[in-house]
Amino acid sequence: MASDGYLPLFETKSVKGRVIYRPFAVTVFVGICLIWVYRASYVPKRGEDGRWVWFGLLVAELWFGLYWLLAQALRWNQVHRCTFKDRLSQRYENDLPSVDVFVCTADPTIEPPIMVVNTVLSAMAYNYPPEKLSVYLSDDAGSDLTFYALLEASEFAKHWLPYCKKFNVEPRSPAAYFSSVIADPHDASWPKEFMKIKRLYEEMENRIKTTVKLGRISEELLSMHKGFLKWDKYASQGDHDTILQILHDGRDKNIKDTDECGLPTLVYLAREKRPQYHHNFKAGAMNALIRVSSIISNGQILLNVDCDMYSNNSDAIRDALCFFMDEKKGQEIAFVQFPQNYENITKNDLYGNSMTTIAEVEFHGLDGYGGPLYIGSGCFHRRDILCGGLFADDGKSEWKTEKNTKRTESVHELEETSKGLASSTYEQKTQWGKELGLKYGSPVEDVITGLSIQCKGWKSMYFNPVRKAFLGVAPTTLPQVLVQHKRWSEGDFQILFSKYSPAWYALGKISLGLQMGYCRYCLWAPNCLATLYYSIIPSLYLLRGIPLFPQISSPWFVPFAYVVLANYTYSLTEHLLSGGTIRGWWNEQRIWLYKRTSSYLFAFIDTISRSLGFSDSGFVITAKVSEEDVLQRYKEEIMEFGISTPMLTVLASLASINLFCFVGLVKKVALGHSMIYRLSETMVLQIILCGVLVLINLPLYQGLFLRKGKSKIPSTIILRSTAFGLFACTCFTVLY
Ligand SMILES: O=c1ccn([C@@H]2O[C@H](COP(=O)(O)OP(=O)(O)O[C@H]3O[C@H](CO)[C@@H](O)[C@H](O)[C@H]3O)[C@@H](O)[C@H]2O)c(=O)[nH]1
Ligand SMILES: [Mn+2]
Repeated sequence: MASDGYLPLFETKSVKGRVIYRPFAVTVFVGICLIWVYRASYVPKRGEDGRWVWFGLLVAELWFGLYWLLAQALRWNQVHRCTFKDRLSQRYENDLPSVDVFVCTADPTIEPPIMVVNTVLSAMAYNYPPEKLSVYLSDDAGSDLTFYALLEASEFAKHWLPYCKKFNVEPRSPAAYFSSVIADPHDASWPKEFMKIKRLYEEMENRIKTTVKLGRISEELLSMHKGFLKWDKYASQGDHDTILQILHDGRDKNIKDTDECGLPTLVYLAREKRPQYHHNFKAGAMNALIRVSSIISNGQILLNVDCDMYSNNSDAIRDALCFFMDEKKGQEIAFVQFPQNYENITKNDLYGNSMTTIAEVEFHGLDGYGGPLYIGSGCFHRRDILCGGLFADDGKSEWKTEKNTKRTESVHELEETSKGLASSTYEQKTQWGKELGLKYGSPVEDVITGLSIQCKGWKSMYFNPVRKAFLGVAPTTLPQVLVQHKRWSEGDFQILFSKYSPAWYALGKISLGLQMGYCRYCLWAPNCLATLYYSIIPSLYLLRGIPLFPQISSPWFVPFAYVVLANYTYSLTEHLLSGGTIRGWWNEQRIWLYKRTSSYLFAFIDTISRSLGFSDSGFVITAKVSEEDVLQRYKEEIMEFGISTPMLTVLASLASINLFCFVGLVKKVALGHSMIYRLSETMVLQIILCGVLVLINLPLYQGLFLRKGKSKIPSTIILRSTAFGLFACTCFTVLY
């Protein structure tokens, strides 16, 4: 308790480990400096082997060192938050602000309607007064199948919400709940209701799945709901009028669940799409939602979730409010970001999908310097700020006085009034996408929007509760993971050159630590260069027998060994402390290498060619369903390759080069025993580097040479990459 008797709604604790971490980081930095010194002072003389690559190594090591420095900002000052929801209820239970939840979907095949409505249902079932809660589904596909599913869900909600309340159910996505719960047959009271609600759900699920399989709405259904009439003029996904339907009107006292309680407002929105107007992907959808909802419910707090990210904790709204409504600190907080967690993570997380270090360490570090990035799903915003509100130190937000002035129009009138706000021409000559709402032009609309808000002086909060607040679906194949990371790294890299660059625009506007943190992510893409260099050149030189690192008896060997050992020991510890496994850590190292040498490389190339005007970046939606056999391999943690992509070609080629270099080395050793001694004396670091690269690539070699079936690497890639590897190695040894 503070001295004035004030009890805060949330509390901040510094992470204890910092007393150990900080001196440790200093020693690593000394090691890095020594490496730089070594590189700069032992450049081979003119005419000596390896002079030019030496300069390359110097640049790569400078890059890695500086990039490492940026990572320190993410670890130096970590904080954890906890909330006091009981205090919130005591003080504000009758004055809670209204909350609008936005669920975004964009493709009924990649994002099945049954999954989407499960997310919607989980949001409707938040432990929050229904008259203050509204859920909007934005459907960028404008699909009548998704609409139909929502219609079904709106009826099912009348049973589901009271059930959740009565039994205090978690999670409140019915699909997740039914797959997690084991009914207790000894408890006479609840199995009956459980069986009943389960049956209702399964019937709904069946109807939705049947309709989706059919691919169209049957005549019978068409005649059942007038809403389908709105599809009469629908031409295609990219060419249709706004379709806006209020399925539950929160003001309507006649809409009640089976317990006679009111239901949250529920709205379906497919904004207008026309081929001649750019729709700006998710950012465009969000902005349409912000405007439309301002007429219908005008919630003061906005929550956005992706359609796969169901609510796993029905108290999350209240958690977020503890930040916004804290009397002392609340008024400077613009958004509260929760981590993005996934339901389908396997034990050793083959593709590093959970991004453990980012979620469990780095975002806590950002939080210590003014707040995490806005990363889309799982983020609560204050509406006024997203709509251009200015920061003022004394600007106390008066939650109580901002009571929603209830509108009096009929549902139909309300639909008609707000419909225009979602038209494809509405934003012309307005500030939407620039000063208002989410920013356009970036594949990571969220990050750039969050940064611009922080630059105005607002703070953000990272809240990472033990019970995960949101769970989504992580990609299950290597190509999908690589594409997703290409979008992210490309988007982040573009931000570096945008008007809101964290490197210069943000200077003096946000703290230095936060600036460095942003730069760490914005520089993902160019990381490919140094990494590619390091994973090719030393191996090729190993094949030639030219040492590029200090030999084992040299004192300069020590800083190299120390930095490598210290960094990897630390990262393993960090991973284990964050709940990972040793194999999980190893997998993370592999995916880290793959992302850097493929996703980031293509992101880098595309960003450059985009800035020269050659291409435009898009938004490839991440798949959220997989075929049965793919899923099975995912569960068994067998790497899935399958399709032929340029990124996979690059990875396979790199793996081939390293394999051939390693084989070459083994051959040399086998031929002459004296070699062993010489090599181990002069080239230990190169041998280790090449050996580790081969080890980490084992699943790739399996995919290349051993696996059969459609999950292996396609044969065109096998041919191309081995030919390329052989060619590179031969050229290098013969011609050089
Ligand atoms: O034109 C579009 C494209 C996408 N989406 C929706 O955007 C969400 C995110 O798309 P997804 O393919 O799942 O991308 P992820 O990489 O998983 O998403 C992360 O990264 C995005 C930025 O790249 C953020 O917007 C997301 O919130 C964040 O979860 C999904 O709900 C989509 O339906 C749209 O509404 N309209
Ligand atoms: Mn997603």
